[in-house]
Amino acid sequence: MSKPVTGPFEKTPGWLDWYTGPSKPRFEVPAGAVDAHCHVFGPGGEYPYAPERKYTPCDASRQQLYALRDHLGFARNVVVQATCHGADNRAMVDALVHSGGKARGVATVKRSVSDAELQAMHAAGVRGVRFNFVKRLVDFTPKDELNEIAARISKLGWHVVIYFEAVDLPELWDFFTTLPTTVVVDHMGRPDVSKPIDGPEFELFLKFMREHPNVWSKVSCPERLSVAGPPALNGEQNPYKDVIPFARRVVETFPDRVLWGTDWPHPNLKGHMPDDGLLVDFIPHIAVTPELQRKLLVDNPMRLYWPDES
Ligand SMILES: O=C(O)c1cc(C(=O)O)oc(=O)c1
Repeated sequence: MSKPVTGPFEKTPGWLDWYTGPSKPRFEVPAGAVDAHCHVFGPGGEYPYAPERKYTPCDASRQQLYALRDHLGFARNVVVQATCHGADNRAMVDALVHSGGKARGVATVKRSVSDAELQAMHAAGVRGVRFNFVKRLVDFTPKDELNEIAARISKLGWHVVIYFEAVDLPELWDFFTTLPTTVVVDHMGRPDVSKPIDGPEFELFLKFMREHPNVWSKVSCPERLSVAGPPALNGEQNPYKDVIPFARRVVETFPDRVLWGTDWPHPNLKGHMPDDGLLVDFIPHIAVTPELQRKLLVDNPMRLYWPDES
């Protein structure tokens, strides 16, 4: 893969660039596997970062994303709008239209988006919108605006992706549980893995999924959630051990409603930048049978993003 570069923008101090030269995974993903959560950043010279952004990344282009896809053995991607681009979806849409049908997208929109713009995004491969409740990433969007957007995109058959921290689930519960679409949770709702897996916080998340069959979860980002490590670097085959029981519980309880993604290029990591090949090697620790792996990596994402082909 080519090296990360920065365009006309100055990166946030301490920014960690994505890892160049990822290892070849030892775990061979099943044929047709989908990386169902990844991003593109810019390039900033072509697709400027949004004025309201909370961080400025290094560039991460569609070419670099698709080179990683091929290297890791994946067949397709779901490109999720990154908050550094706000509601300007051009970089993400550009990635979709240059994917040869191998990428779908999740956009961020405002209530001012027109029906024609939604239709154009649909034609490009967008199948969802992202609602973000992580305070360090976005400013608050009023719930009535989000409800209006959800009602509009539901008519296109799209879903809503939600990103929030575990401690905020109680206060967001009523809003989430009345959304009219399939709802996909980013990164397992960010559990605090230093708390007990059978404690009230993670139990509430499991209840959220149990009581609402329209709720799905990405079992991604062990590198963000892990407190104990060790990091996925230098050939480490047993990284992020503290995340495994949480992700395994979700995969085994809801095998037909889980997705997995690299989260490349891993915005806002602080301690280390993982080797993406080793992140792929993490998968068999959380989906321990070939059947669970096939559901997680192929059947579920295909059903959600390419229903005509699944
Ligand atoms: O935790 C994060 O910082 C993060 C940020 C973004 C984004 O900026 O869109 O996306 C993610 O999936 C995770």
